[in-house]
Amino acid sequence: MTSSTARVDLDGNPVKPLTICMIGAGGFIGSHLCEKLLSETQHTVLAVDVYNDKIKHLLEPDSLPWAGRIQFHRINIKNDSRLEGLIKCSDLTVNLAAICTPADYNTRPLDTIYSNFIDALPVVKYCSENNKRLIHFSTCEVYGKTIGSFLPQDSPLRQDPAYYILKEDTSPCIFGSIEKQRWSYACAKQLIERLIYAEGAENGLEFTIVRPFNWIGPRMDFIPGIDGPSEGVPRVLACFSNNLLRREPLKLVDGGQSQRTFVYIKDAIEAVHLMIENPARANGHIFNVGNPNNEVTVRQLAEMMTKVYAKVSGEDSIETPTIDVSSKEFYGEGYDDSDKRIPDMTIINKQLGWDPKTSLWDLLESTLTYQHRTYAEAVRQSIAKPLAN
Ligand SMILES: NC(=O)c1ccc[n+]([C@@H]2O[C@H](COP(=O)([O-])OP(=O)(O)OC[C@H]3O[C@@H](n4cnc5c(N)ncnc54)[C@H](O)[C@@H]3O)[C@@H](O)[C@H]2O)c1
Ligand SMILES: O=C(O)[C@H]1O[C@H](OP(=O)(O)OP(=O)(O)OC[C@H]2O[C@@H](n3ccc(=O)[nH]c3=O)[C@H](O)[C@@H]2O)[C@H](O)[C@@H](O)[C@@H]1O
Repeated sequence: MTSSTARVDLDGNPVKPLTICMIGAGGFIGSHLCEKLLSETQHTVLAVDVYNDKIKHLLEPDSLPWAGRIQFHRINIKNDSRLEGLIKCSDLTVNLAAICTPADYNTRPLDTIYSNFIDALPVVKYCSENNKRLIHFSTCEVYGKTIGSFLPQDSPLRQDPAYYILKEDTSPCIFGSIEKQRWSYACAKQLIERLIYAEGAENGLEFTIVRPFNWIGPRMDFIPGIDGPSEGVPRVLACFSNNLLRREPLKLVDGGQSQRTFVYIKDAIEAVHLMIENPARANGHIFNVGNPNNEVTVRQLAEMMTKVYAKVSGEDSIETPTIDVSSKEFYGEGYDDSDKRIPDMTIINKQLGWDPKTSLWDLLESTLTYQHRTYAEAVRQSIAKPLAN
């Protein structure tokens, strides 16, 4: 549905239609952001990516109501001179492009650092030189480990929020040693944040930095052997979905004790939409975007996903639903983990009045319904194939 009424920002001013250069538009977050902008606004999207499978439904057929408002540009931003032209003719650039799966951080650290720092440099430069606004996607991983994780196990201070809540303007960034290559991603993201901040301070770049906290939902990553490599290791939602679809135990890395807060992609996209349409409130800020109410250990996530999947698929769960696996076996040498991630919401609340709405159970129910509908038959066929041969 395309809105016909004039849009206004949070201060009651009309929102003029924008041209948005969205880099990484073909990924998980990009596909949801494109959907939102095309169906609910009059903005135009110049979608840049090397893939477009996740936005094909928005590009074809030509008769779609927003057909004139999206163009796909198959560009690798590492080496394509067309990028500057696209940024120049846009009002705003949203940069989502990155390698962002933990299995890559310690096994492909060079690609990870190049992707998250070096490849983002021209984007920042072109925005700064051409006086264009930039919304750059960083990560909650820049916080690294909590201060509380360094206290003795039995210290009462571990219960004090001052030792674990992550605040944009006061929390330090605490990474492991250099041989813990897990932190290559977080460190590269931190340095590009600092560079963007410096461009703002020294050259007046108008920027917003987004720190997503485990956004999950349909179209996240891939199911190994179905729409991604058989040996690939996606992020936890897709790993656990794959195990459930194949009726295998869910693998708990180092006992599944790490804690995460998960936010529904559709809630999180509302926050990005507010940033896009409220530059006066969003410029110069770094925003945590997460759901502090949806905290679980990875073990609890596995248990909840097992229950929800049984409900939506109508299949009983298997006898041994989880198994423990060491991080070295699962990810290889150099893996390390964030212990706990609860976002402080003060800044985004004050600037944009945004709050997440969807509970973990509800977001898993809609996401696993999608996973079951999209993949169950393909997985069944792929399992049956070797037997038929
Ligand atoms: N999903 C989350 O919860 C989450 C959390 C923290 C940070 N982030 C950040 O948000 C951004 C998007 O994440 P996502 O989950 O949508 O990941 P994704 O992997 O689904 O999307 C990234 C997209 O960027 C594209 N891309 C990568 N390198 C490119 C290049 N050189 N040229 C052109 N396109 C390129 C990829 O093809 C992919 O489609 C990333 O910067 C990531 O670090 C995401
Ligand atoms: O989503 C985010 O906010 C950020 O965090 C993610 O990092 P992480 O949460 O560690 O990645 P996941 O793959 O989703 O893993 C979550 C936890 O589950 C565990 N895990 C993962 C997969 C699995 O099969 N089993 C398992 O126990 C991991 O060890 C980790 O403790 C990724 O780095 C990025 O996408 C992003 O920057």
